[in-house]
Amino acid sequence: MPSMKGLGPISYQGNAVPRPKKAGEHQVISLIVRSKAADGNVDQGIGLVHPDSCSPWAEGSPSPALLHIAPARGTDCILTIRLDEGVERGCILLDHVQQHNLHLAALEKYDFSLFQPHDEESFEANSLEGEVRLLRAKEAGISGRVEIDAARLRQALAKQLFHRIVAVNELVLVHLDGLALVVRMTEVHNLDELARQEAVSYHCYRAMVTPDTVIDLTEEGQNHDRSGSATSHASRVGSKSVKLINNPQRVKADSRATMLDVVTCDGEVFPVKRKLLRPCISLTQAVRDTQQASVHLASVNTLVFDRVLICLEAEAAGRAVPDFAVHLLGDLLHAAEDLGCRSLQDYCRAKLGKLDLAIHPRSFQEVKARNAAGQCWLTLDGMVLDVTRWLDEHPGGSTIIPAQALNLDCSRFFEVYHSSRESFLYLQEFYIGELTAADAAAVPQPEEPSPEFLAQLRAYTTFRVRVNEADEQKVYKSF
Ligand code: HEM
Repeated sequence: MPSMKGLGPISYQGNAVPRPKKAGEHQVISLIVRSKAADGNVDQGIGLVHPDSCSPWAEGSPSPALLHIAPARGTDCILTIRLDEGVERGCILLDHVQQHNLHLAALEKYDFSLFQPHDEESFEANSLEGEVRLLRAKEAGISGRVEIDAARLRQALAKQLFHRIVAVNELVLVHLDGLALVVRMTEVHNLDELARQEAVSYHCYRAMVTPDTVIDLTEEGQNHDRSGSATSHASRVGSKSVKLINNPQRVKADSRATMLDVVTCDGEVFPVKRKLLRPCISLTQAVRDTQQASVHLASVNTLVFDRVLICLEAEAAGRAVPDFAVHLLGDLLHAAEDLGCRSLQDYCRAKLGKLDLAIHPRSFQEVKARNAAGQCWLTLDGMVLDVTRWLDEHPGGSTIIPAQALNLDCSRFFEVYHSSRESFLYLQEFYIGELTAADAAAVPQPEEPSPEFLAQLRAYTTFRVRVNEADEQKVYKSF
């Protein structure tokens, strides 16, 4: 499985190639946009610039013939340019589709800089998905649907896009058999489908096309975007201009197994990786039940859930949670409480100066007292776990734990009842401290767990805190 490190707005996973720093890479150059005449597929989608106008970029580049540049602001699309002595100095020739993609107007002057992917960014496109329509069908006097050979269109696209960086929603104009076709990129992936499903957090919105990039095509209006809704204009008006033939569709994995639609209280739907939601213990059943397609949040709205997701993704990727402004933390804390996400609660409380450290040494006497008072505290190999609020979500049911596992060391139960090691993944959420050494030794243990289980448990629970003698004294005093 690829490394999970460094996940950002683009997935930085995979086979990133370290890049040498290039001269002139931060150099901003102002160029006037001029419209390029349509010229069939020759240089389609490629900008032209006089070599003298961009010499600082070309000097440092390993292949100055084709450069990737980006307007200083306002677009995800990256422009590929070729140096051409025929272009007026200080100008850049762009076709209309490029001007549209880059939000640039002819005769205006814009700042451009050489595009640099992040050092750790895997930039090769594994696959692209695009929806096809006919350009200006009415003007061309074409009514009804035109049959297009998808295999040949894929070939033409692969050739035209080779070594270009394409972005989601970018339009690509392709000429085929005298027809002008527009392909809108609906998905761009730098990981294969399996790796995407494995990844807890994955976003990719642009990547470079290579000879290995798989291109899938659909007729406009057939395609569904990531949220599951058809978005194109044609789908709304119900018109289709092309019929793709010779276009076998790849069978896609059922995303229900990996994704859960989270519906916020204001009705927004967030398709979220089930794995990412695992720390939200109030959602355990919904997350584990792959037949359940959606879960509704009664009191978390879109804006707050958006922040929750940012935090969950940061946590999953081992990155620091962003520094949210203090006025946002109250809502975030309520959401974290509703979702049962302990790490996020701790984060908010720490920021609000309210951190009441839940994790500290515990006596067995306290465990028994809590259980007598109706709570559900477990002891597992010396750890104390508070599962009170989670009982209804426990996949093994809400009754077995209070009936069998209280006031004893439940290691053996834990071992025999859990066939997988999935249960380990939840432990940190419930962990509230360690029994003192003396108490741990004195806890009744109906049956000993196997040494293999204990070794696995201890290897997994690296979050455990050590209790020293001074702490042990505190336990008895404080309780
Ligand atoms: C913090 C404590 C616990 C956690 C996090 C936990 C978690 C889980 C999970 C994730 C499953 C479903 C997956 C699997 O089989 O591994 C499960 C199933 C189950 N758990 Fe637990 N569990 C805990 C404590 C216990 C205890 C103490 C008992 C028994 C006294 C128990 C009894 C069961 C049973 C009977 C099942 C159903 C097994 C099956 O259907 O094959 N669990 N638990």
